[in-house]
Amino acid sequence: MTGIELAVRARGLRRTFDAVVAVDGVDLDVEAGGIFGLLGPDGAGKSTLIRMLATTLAPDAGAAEIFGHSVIAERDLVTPRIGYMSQRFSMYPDLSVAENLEFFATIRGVPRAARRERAGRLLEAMGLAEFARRQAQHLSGGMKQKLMLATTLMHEPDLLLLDEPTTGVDPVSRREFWRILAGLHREGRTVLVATPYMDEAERCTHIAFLDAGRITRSGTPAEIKAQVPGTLFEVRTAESRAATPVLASVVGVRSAHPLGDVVRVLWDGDDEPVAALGGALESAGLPGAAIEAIAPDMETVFGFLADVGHGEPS
Ligand SMILES: Nc1ncnc2c1ncn2[C@@H]1O[C@H](COP(=O)(O)OP(=O)(O)OP(=O)(O)O)[C@@H](O)[C@H]1O
Repeated sequence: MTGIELAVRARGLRRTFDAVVAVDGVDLDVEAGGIFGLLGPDGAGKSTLIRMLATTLAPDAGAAEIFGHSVIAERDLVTPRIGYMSQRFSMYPDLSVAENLEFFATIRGVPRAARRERAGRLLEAMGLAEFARRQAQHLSGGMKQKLMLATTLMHEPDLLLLDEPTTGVDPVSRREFWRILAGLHREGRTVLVATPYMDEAERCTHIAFLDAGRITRSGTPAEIKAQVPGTLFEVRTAESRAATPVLASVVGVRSAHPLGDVVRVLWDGDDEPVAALGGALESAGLPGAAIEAIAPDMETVFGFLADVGHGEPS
């Protein structure tokens, strides 16, 4: 990895809570300047991992460095370079948007002269300028998340550690939030973002999938998609439930899942797939299906990868 600056380097990171192993020996390299997505279901260990990187939770074992500095031994060198946004709404509800920014900038040691200029610029960039005087408690869910992001940016950190910033936020605000993250990426900041939403993986330069405290897959979205063995087909039929077991039993089909009025099929057989799938459905009394190869989205990819088992973590 010579020549590539690492924003995060973790080795064997582990944390338990009584009998629960929340993070179970995680190795992680996050290149500086990327948007790294940490994907995984509820309880996978995303928050625990991020909290250890953010220096707010001590690991039981292993080591982590942020821009080459240990999160344990060199905490004072790490904290000025990171902006951590937790899952909880951690603003003062009865302070205004501008007052919250001022407050958090002060505790992060931002010089007075810089505070007003930065706050103005960030509020503008977040589309919050006209709400500067509104009490934080009266913001919408999406606006609260943007305010939290703005406060984490007041001390101009190089690495953002964002714990599910879009969970529970409406789709329009989610898109808006990702537009802002793309802007931060263009500015050269590194973003490590935890999310349960597979579609958000497409917007990342790199992703890692966390399951029961372990990273089971990692790479660029294209690399992860390339791990799916075979080609995906969408079979549109009037009776997708009845068609699913028929399709699953065709030689060459690795798995088949109904999704509304279609069945998604993973094919890696030797025969001509459209003829084989269509023929099987006709023989089962389900003629007239429309069958086409599809470009897989991340949600589908992870579904199929779960079926075919875990690969070697890279
Ligand atoms: N402070 C704690 N005390 C006890 N158990 C905890 C604590 N924090 C996390 N855990 C447990 O560790 C496991 C991982 O939790 P974690 O919050 O890191 O997962 P997550 O992927 O962030 O999921 P979520 O989105 O639900 O927060 C879970 O089983 C959780 O119950």
